[in-house]
Amino acid sequence: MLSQPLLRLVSAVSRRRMKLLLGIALLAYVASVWGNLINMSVLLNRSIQESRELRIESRIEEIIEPLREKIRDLEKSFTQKYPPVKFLSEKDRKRILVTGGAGFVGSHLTDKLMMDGHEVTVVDNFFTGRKRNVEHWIGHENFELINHDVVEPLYIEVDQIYHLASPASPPNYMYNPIKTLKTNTIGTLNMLGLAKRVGARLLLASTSEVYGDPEVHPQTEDYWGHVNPIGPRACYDEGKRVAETMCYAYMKQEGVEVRVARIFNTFGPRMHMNDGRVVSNFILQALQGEPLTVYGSGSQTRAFQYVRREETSWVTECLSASVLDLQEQSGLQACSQNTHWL
Ligand SMILES: O=c1ccn([C@@H]2O[C@H](COP(=O)(O)OP(=O)(O)O[C@H]3OC[C@@H](O)[C@H](O)[C@H]3O)[C@@H](O)[C@H]2O)c(=O)[nH]1
Repeated sequence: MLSQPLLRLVSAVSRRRMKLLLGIALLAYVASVWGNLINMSVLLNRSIQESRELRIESRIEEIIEPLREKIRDLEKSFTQKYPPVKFLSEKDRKRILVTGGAGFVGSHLTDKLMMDGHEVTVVDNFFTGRKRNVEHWIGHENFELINHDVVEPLYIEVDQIYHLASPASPPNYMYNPIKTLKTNTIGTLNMLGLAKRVGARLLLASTSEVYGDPEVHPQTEDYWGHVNPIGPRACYDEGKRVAETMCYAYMKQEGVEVRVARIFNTFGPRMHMNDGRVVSNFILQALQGEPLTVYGSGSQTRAFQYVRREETSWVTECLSASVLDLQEQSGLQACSQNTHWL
């Protein structure tokens, strides 16, 4: 039998323990509720973040999709941007250098060579040439454009050289006669040196001006010309004459394969508006409703060659007319062709 005081002590202790236990249970409950609350808030935060990320991602998708579409369109247009180019086998494909290839005549030749499937390197110092004339080839795997003056040597490997670099219109070549002389003499020497080193065939774009003020009409190739060596046009006339001489000297002495084309007065698309030659002058004056200016008596004659860009063959057409004919008629009479190409 437990005594009364012992019983009171026991019940007092168990009450305290009960309170303690209750306290602990309460604390545990609060802690678990708190933990759950934290967990829930973490989960809530995570899901809010995830849904925000999803919204951002779908927004990004919405923005990017039209851009992707545009890129696809651009890629399509890039693959279609070049004029059609033939496929040539390794054996038939030539590496061709065109000096003055960004000029009026050179750029049409470049078009022809590119469309035929060759690898073309255009060298131009952009004195009268323009990037715009060849920009439709920029980026093409067969095409390269080099800003270079032929008066400086050029070290490349090619199979053929078309040497057209020189101003051709009288106001342009008279603008700096010494530079015109250097281009046609040193420039041609450099190109012939290159042709010799790499074993390339070279075509010189010469001019009807090698005949000077001719006493024979029309001029045949065996006519030697009538040139004033100190006249206003001498820098060009004599420059081209010595360029021809150099070609044949390299052929005889070094075995370089050369061709010379004496091109007559050219006109056509890509000609400079302010070229200064008679056809562009007349067209410009006609478009502005101004009278056409005929120098001298107007009885002088010229053989005109139209250089065109279209079709598969690069063609020069030869037409003849007096300056007065040009002024008075819209049609030109046909004459004999005077050029020989590679
Ligand atoms: O506005 C003009 C321009 C020119 N002319 C005359 O028209 C004739 C042709 O003159 P251009 O200025 O067109 O040029 P040219 O024929 O003298 O030489 C040109 O053509 C031959 C090419 O080989 C040369 O590279 C180029 O210089 C000249 O008799 C000239 O006096 C005019 O009557 N009016």
